[in-house]
Amino acid sequence: MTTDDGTVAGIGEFGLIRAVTENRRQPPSTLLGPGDDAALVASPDGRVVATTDMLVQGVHFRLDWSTPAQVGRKAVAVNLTDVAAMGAVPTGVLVGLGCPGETPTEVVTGLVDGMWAEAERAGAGLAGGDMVRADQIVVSITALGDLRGRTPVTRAGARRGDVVAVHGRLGWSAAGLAVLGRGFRSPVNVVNAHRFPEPDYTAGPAAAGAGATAMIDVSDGLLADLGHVARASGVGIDVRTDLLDMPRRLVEVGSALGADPLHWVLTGGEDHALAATFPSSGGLPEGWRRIGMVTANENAVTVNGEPYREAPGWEHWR
Ligand SMILES: Nc1ncnc2c1ncn2[C@@H]1O[C@H](COP(=O)(O)OP(=O)(O)O)[C@@H](O)[C@H]1O
Ligand SMILES: Cc1ncc(C[n+]2csc(CCOP(=O)(O)OP(=O)(O)O)c2C)c(N)n1
Ligand SMILES: [Mg+2]
Ligand SMILES: [Mg+2]
Ligand SMILES: [Mg+2]
Repeated sequence: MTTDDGTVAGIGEFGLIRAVTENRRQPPSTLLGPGDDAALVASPDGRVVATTDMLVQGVHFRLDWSTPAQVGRKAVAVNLTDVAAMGAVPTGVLVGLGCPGETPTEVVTGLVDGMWAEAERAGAGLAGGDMVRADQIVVSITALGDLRGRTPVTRAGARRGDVVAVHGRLGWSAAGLAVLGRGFRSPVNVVNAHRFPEPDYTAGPAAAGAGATAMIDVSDGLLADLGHVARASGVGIDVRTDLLDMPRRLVEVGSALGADPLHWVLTGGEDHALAATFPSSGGLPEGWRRIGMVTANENAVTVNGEPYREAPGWEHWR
């Protein structure tokens, strides 16, 4: 729903991205980007996968819900899954940090400890950064990766007949957010899923090696992010709910809160699972589960063959 009233909220997050990216001529060194999970940039030394995502206090995290170290872990994880979603291996992380002067120093050192912990989990490190004064805590991460000579897996390669599959959890972070939003702090495994995802950074490169035709990380919501793949590839995607994992824990939390756990699985962001399409002729790599099919139903994402009636995921300013 676009109501172009001259404001950012009027055109929305994706209208705004279009407004700032269309009709820009990229130099030859921009091999890929913008428009995918990460860019691919050439240099005489080789190619670098590069991506950036910000976390803003009050929008992406609250320090009464998460520790600084948990926020730091999440900030790096959300970026490294964009690297993995191209089929690349993380190589380095740069950290931009803004905060008010009265911020306790240990909040900042806690954030950075969490960032280091997550970067190291992926085999990378914090190679640099920047610190500035700001009215609230803002974390801006740039992550770099290496394709090991492979072709990047973009959002644009899905073909009719491909299998749609995911790796990692769906719906848990949204359930945790709902729990925290109601003032609860348990079940702790659900709440922790919101505080920080624990992605397996080898799943993206493994999918690339197995011939994935398109890939994306699920940051905004499964249906919203599959929508990006469908539009970029000019195909349709049908998700089958009987193929989706519906953990007992999410069903329990859903009934306790009077919420629909399937809605969390279909539209909840921030789990940073990977979603990919694979040729139907081959098998799926380890840990990947089939959830649907690529169809000829151009640009449309459907659930059991029907349009989904609610918002497919998170959109800033909406
Ligand atoms: N200010 C910007 N300038 C150029 N490209 C942008 C800007 N903001 C977002 N993009 C690009 O738009 C695409 C979609 O962004 P986003 O939805 O945030 O991706 P992701 O969910 O993978 O982080 C990405 O390719 C990103 O690089
Ligand atoms: C305090 C708080 N309120 C709401 C949310 C929910 N939320 C914030 S951003 C987001 C989606 C992903 O964020 P975005 O900045 O769009 O990441 P990207 O798609 O660029 O990777 C969600 C579900 C949250 N994490 N914390
Ligand atoms: Mg992404
Ligand atoms: Mg982003
Ligand atoms: Mg992202």
